Amino acid sequence: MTLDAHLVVHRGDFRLDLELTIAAGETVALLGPNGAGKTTALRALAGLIPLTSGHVTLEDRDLTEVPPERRRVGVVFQDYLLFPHLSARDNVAFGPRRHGADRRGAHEIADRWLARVGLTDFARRKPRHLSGGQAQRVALARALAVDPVLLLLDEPLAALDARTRLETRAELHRHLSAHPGATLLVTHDPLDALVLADRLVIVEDGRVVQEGDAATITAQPRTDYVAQLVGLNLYRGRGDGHVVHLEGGFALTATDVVHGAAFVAFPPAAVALHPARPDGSPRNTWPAVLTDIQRHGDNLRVRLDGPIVVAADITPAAAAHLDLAPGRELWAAVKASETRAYPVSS
Ligand SMILES: Nc1ncnc2c1ncn2[C@@H]1O[C@H](COP(=O)(O)OP(=O)(O)OP(=O)(O)O)[C@@H](O)[C@H]1O
Repeated sequence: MTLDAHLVVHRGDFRLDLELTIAAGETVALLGPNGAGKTTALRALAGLIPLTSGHVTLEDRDLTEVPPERRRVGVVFQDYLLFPHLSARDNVAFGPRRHGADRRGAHEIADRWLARVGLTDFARRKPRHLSGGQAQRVALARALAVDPVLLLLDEPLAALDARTRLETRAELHRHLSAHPGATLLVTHDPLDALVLADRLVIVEDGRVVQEGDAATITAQPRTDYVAQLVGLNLYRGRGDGHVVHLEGGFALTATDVVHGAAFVAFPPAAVALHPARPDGSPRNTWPAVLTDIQRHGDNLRVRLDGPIVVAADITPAAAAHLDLAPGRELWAAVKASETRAYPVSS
């Protein structure tokens, strides 16, 4: 493994305890809600905050006591942190200079990287004369110019407007695919993670709650945060064949068979709403009260209270037919064939 780390950091009441490995050429996305500890983990890997305990090993070398400037780590910070008084070229040349290149050599490296990110014509500009997308590319070039064994990206697209973000994401994907070292991408945005990363590590409250490839995580979320991220309703209970019994006595039927501690999940689009109890009821039918309506793409997403709290997606036409308003009493139904059940222990 290129990176093998166990990061234990205590900051006030917050405790980070995270084991992380990344192979050469692999991009791992660290995903999690606000305050989960993503930036703390990234800064600990960069050597910018000390470990309370644990280790950081990069290519079999223990870096725990190595200062940031002597680690072969490139960092792109959320707000890029370019030196305002230096040109784009000198910003990129800064790293190679610090790693021992002479002025000319460092400028050659900088020019090569600026060409790779398509900014040759902007080499002399100061950061304040660059657009957000251009500044992002200079920051990436600066991080890559030291041939980092580990590249760290902290929300690298967060500061960009939607359109620039789309273009820059595609471009970043190209650079990450070509990067021979390990990459850690810290992000809130599931799309960034899905497009850019080979593997996702999801942290909540300083701990890993789930990790794996996007397909597995999307199919089988294990926490409410992950379920929301991938847009599924998720419940926990005990499986007894096709039926999963939830706390509080409600039960959901799935086509999967599961025994013992289990999750049940279904997408909001699988929920059908009826003004009265449907005839010939499918197995999973329950009375519900509407609590909230939001626009969701071309449809409406409604929230319902009842024996389980669910999100349901319905078309505007169906909404008009149902005369939806908060407080409205309805019946909800989900087919067993659209309900997935899987064991809690993977
Ligand atoms: N300098 C600090 N001193 C004490 N606690 C801190 C400090 N900086 C951050 N924390 C705490 O550490 C925890 C993790 O913060 P961190 O910034 O790593 O989370 P994050 O996952 O990156 O969040 P976000 O997505 O909001 O950036 C938070 O509870 C935060 O309050």
